[in-house]
Amino acid sequence: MIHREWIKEIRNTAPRIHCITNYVTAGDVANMILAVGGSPIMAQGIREVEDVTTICQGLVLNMGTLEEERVDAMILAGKRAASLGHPIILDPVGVTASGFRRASALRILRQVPVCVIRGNASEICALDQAFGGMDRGNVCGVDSCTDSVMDGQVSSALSLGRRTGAVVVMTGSVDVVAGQHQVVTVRNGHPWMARITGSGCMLDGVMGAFCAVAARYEDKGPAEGGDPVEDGGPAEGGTIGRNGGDAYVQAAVAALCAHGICGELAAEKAMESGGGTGTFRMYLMDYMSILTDEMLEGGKRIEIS
Ligand SMILES: Nc1ncnc2c1ncn2[C@@H]1O[C@H](COP(=O)(O)OP(=O)(O)OP(=O)(O)O)[C@@H](O)[C@H]1O
Ligand SMILES: Cc1ncsc1CCO
Repeated sequence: MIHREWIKEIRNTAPRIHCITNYVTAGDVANMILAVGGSPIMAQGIREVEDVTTICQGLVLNMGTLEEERVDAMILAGKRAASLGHPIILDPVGVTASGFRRASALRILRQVPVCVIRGNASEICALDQAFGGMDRGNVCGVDSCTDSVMDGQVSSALSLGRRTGAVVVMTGSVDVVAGQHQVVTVRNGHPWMARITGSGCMLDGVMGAFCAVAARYEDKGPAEGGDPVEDGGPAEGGTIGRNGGDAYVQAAVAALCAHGICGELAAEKAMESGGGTGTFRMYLMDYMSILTDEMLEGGKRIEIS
């Protein structure tokens, strides 16, 4: 499944990743992008996001601390990034928590051809329902609900993928990557990853670097995916090509394995030294900075269906 030397390619090319993200975890996200070998730039000002994204190779949109103007900035940056063939990752943080977030996520998805939607199980389910016109109302905060929610919700990931044409990455104790041609389960990771804030946001940034490498392999052309839906439908265009985003499926899986393996090693190391979640967070970044393709290949735990 992981056919490339992802880590070497990222470190050799140092893709610049433009992040419009939340103020809670922005520093950790930037450091994790640096740790994997990319080059982060955080910029959200409406007057500069198009310029900034133009000099980058990937765009990460994270809805963690959302305001009206930030949504406008995301759409401006997203349109420019798409016109340049850059991969775009959307994290619908907390769409379970407010109607504004759900409406904003739909607005973005209708105007920007997102390549990868990455959220925890509750967020993916809520977004799929909102996209289908069935709003469940406010059910949860920004964190994953329970592991059992995850298990039953693969169909929501597939459904959201059909509605939007994006590769859908649903995370939790087990991660699922739903592409047009395959579903991949990733079993790397450690429960402590859910006990620090921002492990999902950090994953978004890391995934941006993997997708920037993958963009060079994605067969550009008219997108296959995205069923029109009654009120709007997904945005047209973008960098998902004739192969339906298979390169982004592989990038997402590789990024999940990388993050998960670092989580496993970090937890072990933190526990050895009697540390807790603060020490864990530090080691998570440490391991990302020394991760090799050999560690990735040897540690990955994936199933393809
Ligand atoms: N119980 C768990 N066991 C193993 N790995 C986990 C567990 N919970 C989360 N993870 C891992 O943590 C990472 C983030 O997933 P999670 O679903 O917690 O994101 P999130 O809720 O969006 O995070 P945040 O909002 O804090 O940024 C993923 O790589 C996932 O595999
Ligand atoms: C805690 C929190 N609140 C808004 S964004 C964020 C970081 C995790 O997504």
